[in-house]
Amino acid sequence: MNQAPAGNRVSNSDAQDSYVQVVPGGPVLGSITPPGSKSLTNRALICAAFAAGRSRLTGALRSEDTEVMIEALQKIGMEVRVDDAGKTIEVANPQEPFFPAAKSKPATASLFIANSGTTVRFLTAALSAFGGNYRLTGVPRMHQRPIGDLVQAIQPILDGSIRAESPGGCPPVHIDSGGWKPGQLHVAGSVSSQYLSGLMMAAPIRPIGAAKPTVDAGTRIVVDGELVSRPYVDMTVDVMRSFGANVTVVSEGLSEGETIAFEISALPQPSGFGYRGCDYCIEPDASAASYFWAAAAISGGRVTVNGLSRRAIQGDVGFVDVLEKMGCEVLHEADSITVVGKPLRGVDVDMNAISDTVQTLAVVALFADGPTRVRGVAHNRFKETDRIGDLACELRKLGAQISEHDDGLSITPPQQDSGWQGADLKTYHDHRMAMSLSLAGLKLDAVRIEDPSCTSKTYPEFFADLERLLGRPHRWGSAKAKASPKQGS
Ligand SMILES: O=C(O)C1=C[C@@H](OP(=O)(O)O)[C@@H](O)[C@H](O)C1
Ligand SMILES: C=C(OP(=O)(O)O)C(=O)O
Repeated sequence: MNQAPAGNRVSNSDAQDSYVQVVPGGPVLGSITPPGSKSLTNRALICAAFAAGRSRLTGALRSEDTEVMIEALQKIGMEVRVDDAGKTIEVANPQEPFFPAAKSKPATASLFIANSGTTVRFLTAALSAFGGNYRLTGVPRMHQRPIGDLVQAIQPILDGSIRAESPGGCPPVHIDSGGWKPGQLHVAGSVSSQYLSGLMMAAPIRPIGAAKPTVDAGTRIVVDGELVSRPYVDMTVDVMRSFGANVTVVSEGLSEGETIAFEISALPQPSGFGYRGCDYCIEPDASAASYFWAAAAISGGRVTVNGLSRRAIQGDVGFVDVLEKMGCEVLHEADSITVVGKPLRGVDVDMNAISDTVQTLAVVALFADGPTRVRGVAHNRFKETDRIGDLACELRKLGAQISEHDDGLSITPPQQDSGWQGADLKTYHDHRMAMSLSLAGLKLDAVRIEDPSCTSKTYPEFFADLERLLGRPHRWGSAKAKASPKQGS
């Protein structure tokens, strides 16, 4: 069996000299447990690192996005130990002495966060509250991903300075902080919910040298205007509460233009810390699960994803509701969700809350009867790549008719089998581009995915796991010649 390219770190070079091709076959039948959730792993790492006492995170994700978080926390002096199997992470804040001479000499660190949005946004907020001198840098695309709204939210309550160095308010981020001053924060949420999540998780952090967190008395964080990706904020509340913080959601009595607010205070802790270490069990990644549910939908198969249910903390389990609308049967069990593929119809769907599954849905929509319209995801243009424009560009290469809109796209499959085309599809260093587009190969010949190793951002073993589920090997290679286009089984 061919192996998926290994390695944790994706380079941001333009060298795309390898491809993978999923080979068409019959219905996909089987079950799978995806790796741990990226979003939960990186939240738990933040809360655990700034907690009193030790934490044990089980079922954690090991991939580039969590690796850069772990490395950054280690670099600022936290104890983060990964066990041999790699799925359990022990975290401790060494407390006494935290940093030698912490009171007089704050931490200084240069932190590389590759292209991990959660890491740069959560750490920017957390380190500004913690205090010290930091510079956070990433790959070139990260220096085009906005963080200005977060920087602006922090500035008024910062004892120090914070600055986004690239045009348009993008990283590198420079922080020179003596911690937060007490006060209310205002943040915009129309570009990314990660700014709000970062501020919320930062609020209970005890500044270096302080006896207690700034929020001991309570901090209010107000969202001005639209808030995208709302389920991720609910996830933040859930994880923070698991680590002992007190969070109240305020949706009434707000001023005009304010959408929602969060009141955060630290629970009484003998140590003066805002978080309490704990054993925390991480769910499998629901965004990763979307590829396997989609495989069932596209192939008319039946795939069970273990470890996720309707009650999951991750909003992306809602992807199965969209598949159900398209005609699939969805079976919800206590600890699994099964999708049974049926004839598919196009849908009109707002995916604001589950935007990481837009690319998956777009590929499913290729095989539906009638057009699909995806709405509400203007913020997808700011992710690993422009996930509207670049997605449209690659889907067109297969023969589908795609209209790009400000807030999403419309996908109209070819009317006849002769309308399909084989193609070499670009992935733009975007793991979700690689994982989703590869699924077109379940039905179409000659769909080759360039630079498949970019899945290591969140799912290094994706193609190996897909191979196991399909029960047949993919084709791997580095040849540039195109195979002849025709529809597969
Ligand atoms: O908070 C999180 O863990 C995430 C929030 C989402 O980002 P946006 O809020 O920018 O949509 C999502 O796309 C990302 O993969 C993870
Ligand atoms: C958008 C994503 O990641 P991030 O913003 O955390 O880099 C993603 O994983 O799809």
